[in-house]
Amino acid sequence: MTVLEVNGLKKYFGKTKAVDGLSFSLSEGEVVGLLGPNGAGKTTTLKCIVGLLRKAEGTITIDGMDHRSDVARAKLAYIPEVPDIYEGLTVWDHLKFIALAYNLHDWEKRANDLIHRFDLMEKRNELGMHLSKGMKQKTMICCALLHDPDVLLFDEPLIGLDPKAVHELKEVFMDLKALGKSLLISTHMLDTAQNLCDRVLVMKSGKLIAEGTIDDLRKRVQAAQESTLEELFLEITSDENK
Ligand SMILES: Nc1ncnc2c1ncn2[C@@H]1O[C@H](COP(=O)(O)OP(=O)(O)OP(=O)(O)O)[C@@H](O)[C@H]1O
Repeated sequence: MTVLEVNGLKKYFGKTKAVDGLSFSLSEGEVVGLLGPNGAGKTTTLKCIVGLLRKAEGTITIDGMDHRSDVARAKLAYIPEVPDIYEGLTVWDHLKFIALAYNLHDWEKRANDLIHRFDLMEKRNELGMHLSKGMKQKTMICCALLHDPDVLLFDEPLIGLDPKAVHELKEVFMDLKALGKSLLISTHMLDTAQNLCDRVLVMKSGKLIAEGTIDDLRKRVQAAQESTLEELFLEITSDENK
């Protein structure tokens, strides 16, 4: 079942066509990698979906509802590349803030479980300004998971995390998938994407230039069966291959 549908999305910054007529969909329980060279339009796409940027054209629906509706927003979570932490709030305060914002009840156990899972128990009462980048990132992820969203948008989630946290996050991705959640993960880490994602979307200059499973991409560029996602990506995004 389709949970996220993006149709003809356009977003311009002055003359820059950051996203230029993008269409794709995401099904329940699917993990999809959003790939593309620097400036391809990945972050802009994620920000348009979550409503942080106003789109110029196109439609975006969550479970058939406009993405800006309250019901749709409650089903969405966005984890930005740069942790958007409040310096004067503790880790626990951040979770409390989210619980208030989403009007959650009996959230404390879930919050504690998340903090425990991401090794933040010791830092539970530490102020945002005293957290390392990885701890800030992990706090943001706990906040994003607290309201139990169905569609999760991750922007470069594995950058700045230590190997244990990366391992933990990959397990969380798999747990979320098993629970039927849909994940759209923007990443430059192609080996991880190859292992983690059911399917990838490849963007370049605001457009979708390839889409499918790794086997689909191999067929598309007539590559060898053992070719890696990195090799396919380089081939697909090379200027000669327009
Ligand atoms: N706020 C902004 N104002 C003006 N131009 C912007 C703004 N945000 C993004 N852009 C431009 O839009 C295009 C797409 O940027 P975007 O950040 O979406 O790319 P990206 O694929 O996420 O890149 P990266 O892999 O480097 O993070 C780029 O040309 C960028 O310079």
